[in-house]
Amino acid sequence: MAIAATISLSVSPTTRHSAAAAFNPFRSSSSTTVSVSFSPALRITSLRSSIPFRNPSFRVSATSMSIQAPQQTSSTSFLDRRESGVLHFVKYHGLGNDFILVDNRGSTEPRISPEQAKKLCDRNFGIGADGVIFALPGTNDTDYTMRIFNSDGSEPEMCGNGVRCFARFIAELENLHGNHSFKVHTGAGLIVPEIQGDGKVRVDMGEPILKAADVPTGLPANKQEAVVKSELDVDGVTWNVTCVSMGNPHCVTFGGLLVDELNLAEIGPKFEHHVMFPARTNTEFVQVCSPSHLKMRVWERGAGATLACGTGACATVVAAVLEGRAGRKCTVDLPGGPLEIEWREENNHIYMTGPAEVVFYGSVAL
Ligand SMILES: N[C@H](CCC[C@H](N)C(=O)O)C(=O)O
Repeated sequence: MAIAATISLSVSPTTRHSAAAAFNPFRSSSSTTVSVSFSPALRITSLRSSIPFRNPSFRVSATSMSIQAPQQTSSTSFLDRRESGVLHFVKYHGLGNDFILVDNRGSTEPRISPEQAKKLCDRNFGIGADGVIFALPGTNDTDYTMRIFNSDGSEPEMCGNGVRCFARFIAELENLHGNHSFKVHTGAGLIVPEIQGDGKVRVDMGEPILKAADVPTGLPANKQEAVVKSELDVDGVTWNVTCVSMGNPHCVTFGGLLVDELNLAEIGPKFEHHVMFPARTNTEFVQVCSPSHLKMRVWERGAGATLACGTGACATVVAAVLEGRAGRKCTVDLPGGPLEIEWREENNHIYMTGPAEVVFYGSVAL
């Protein structure tokens, strides 16, 4: 697979906007030629020069970058192109939970398969990401449909950090500025992200699902229909867990942890593949700092240890309230940064607010 030059812009904050604007192919009505000076071993003269990835040890180390303003060379913008066998994408991240975003508005089926997504997500032999997200046409009176493939190729129902990136991606595609909200059809039902004036995205994540069979979990309900602070034996160790679905399954445990000391790679898969979770599960390990401040690390179903999990942060606040450990409005600190979560009593909806940022624009031969 040959990947065209994809360049991560590490520009200083003062030049970030001008660099992004100058560099952003959406806005330029033409392809963008970027002259980038790298270490002597390599010089890329065009965004579109392909670099054979025969040698996976290939590395691009930018020593300095000068970005020229886009030159008028054609009438189509970067993502309008539809060369067969080439995928144009935008890499986004939400607190370091990163995704390849694909403009799929032209068809109702994803343009790439789960197997291709798995290869593209590989951080050594592909672009590198926690998942691939598709912007598809809306259905049932929604503006758009969002689908996502995890980095292992599995398809989850929903992604919280991903839907914030999705909203920013749509705004770029449609060249929208300022506040905008979208009705998005997902595997978790209707989700409504709203881009705010400061660029952050506030998302109505809908209602949590607590009925054990709908999470789904085989653990017996012990608080009305929900599983709250229930014992789970994991490899001979007993954990107390609360199970919540945000469209995708979550197993939340507080167990008096110092989360930074956990060996996620060792314990995470044992929860993910536990027999009590027939659809596997995401697992959140949580430390209570105060009734409005939680610290969480996550092992994600189909993606492993990620720097942040939006649905997981929502599930964590619901579990904290059900266990009497926190209030309905919390800051959830994740390794990648904080999310603001509110579980509103009046409508039972959960609201998540956080950032979503472009990392780079790229093209890949499929
Ligand atoms: N791996 C998750 C989907 C992505 C969730 C996470 N990245 C988020 O921000 O909500 C699952 O299989 O349910």
